[in-house]
Amino acid sequence: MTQPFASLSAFRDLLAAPEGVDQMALAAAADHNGQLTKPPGSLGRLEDLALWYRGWRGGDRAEIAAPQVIVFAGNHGVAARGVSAFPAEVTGQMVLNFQAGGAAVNQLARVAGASMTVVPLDLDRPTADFTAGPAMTEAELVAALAAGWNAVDVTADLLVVGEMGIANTTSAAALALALLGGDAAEWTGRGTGVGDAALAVKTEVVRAGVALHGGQGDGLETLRRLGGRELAGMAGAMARARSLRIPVILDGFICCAAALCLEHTRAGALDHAVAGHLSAEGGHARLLQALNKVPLLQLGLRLGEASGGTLAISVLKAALACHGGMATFAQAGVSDG
Ligand SMILES: O=C(O)c1ccc[n+]([C@@H]2O[C@H](COP(=O)([O-])O)[C@@H](O)[C@H]2O)c1
Ligand SMILES: Cc1cc2nc[nH]c2cc1C
Repeated sequence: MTQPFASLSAFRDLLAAPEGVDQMALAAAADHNGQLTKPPGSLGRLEDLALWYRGWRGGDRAEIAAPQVIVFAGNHGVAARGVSAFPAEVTGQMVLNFQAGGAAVNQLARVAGASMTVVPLDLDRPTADFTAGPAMTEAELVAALAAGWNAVDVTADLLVVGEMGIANTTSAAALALALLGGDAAEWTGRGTGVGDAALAVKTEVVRAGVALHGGQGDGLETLRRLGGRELAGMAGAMARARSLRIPVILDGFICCAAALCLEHTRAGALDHAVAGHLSAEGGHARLLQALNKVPLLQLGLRLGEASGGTLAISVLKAALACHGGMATFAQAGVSDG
């Protein structure tokens, strides 16, 4: 596999690349949308989604035929602090489950007609406990970002990124607190389902981590200090998708914390992404507000593993099916308003 960037500063330079919405494609899509057999605006957000998708894809590409779901997995040093309801070995065990097709996301990907890629990242080498020092070295962060960058299928026409990592809601809460401020308790939720005593410990771990690492650099430096390999993998994949003009659907709390690190490094780095769903994890709604994203679905999910984002593929497919398949007023002989 090629090494796409050799340092964090080289990755930062890639984030600054000028890819943006294809204004010609967007204008053509808006014009076409205005001619379809429906009262203007009556398909609500489906219309916005179709225009956004066509603008990002460019040209006249208006179909979703090859969505890709990538699940990144990583292990966390802070898991040893008792911040999760499950033991750390579940991360690797779930990777085997994803590979065997037995997880929820496998079923959801099949329903959505999406391919699935599973990327375990150094599971035998958890990140360092961030209350004692940075979670990752620069070389470790760069390797995880590169694994994410390289995992994107260049022929995909839509990407969903998600994760598996015991204790990673602790990491995500710390990232949100460090980058957005507030109190540790506002960002710290129950994750896999911790009780009150473990929630109190978890909140203190988040507070201590941010006391040590907060305000020490941009989103990527904060990701190195408080994040994890699977969060970095998701960030690398999101950045690669942008460079390939592949629109992205975000998943839950951890996925959005990774997105936040990119956005705080480079404003606009997430313009090619929509929020798939609102997770039941406390803090996700505020995180989405900070990213200026309105979720497509709200079904009470708090699973992660790209599940909510994968469900939302069908919404986007439906938006493009209407946009591409509906007759115009002229074609159908329907009187225009
Ligand atoms: O996506 C979410 O919003 C989400 C919310 C709560 C938990 N999770 C999943 O649960 C794991 C992290 O929970 P925890 O309690 O171990 O920090 C990790 O594998 C995530 O995929 C995911
Ligand atoms: C069983 C299990 C499955 C998961 N999928 C994503 N995160 C998870 C966490 C646990 C504990």
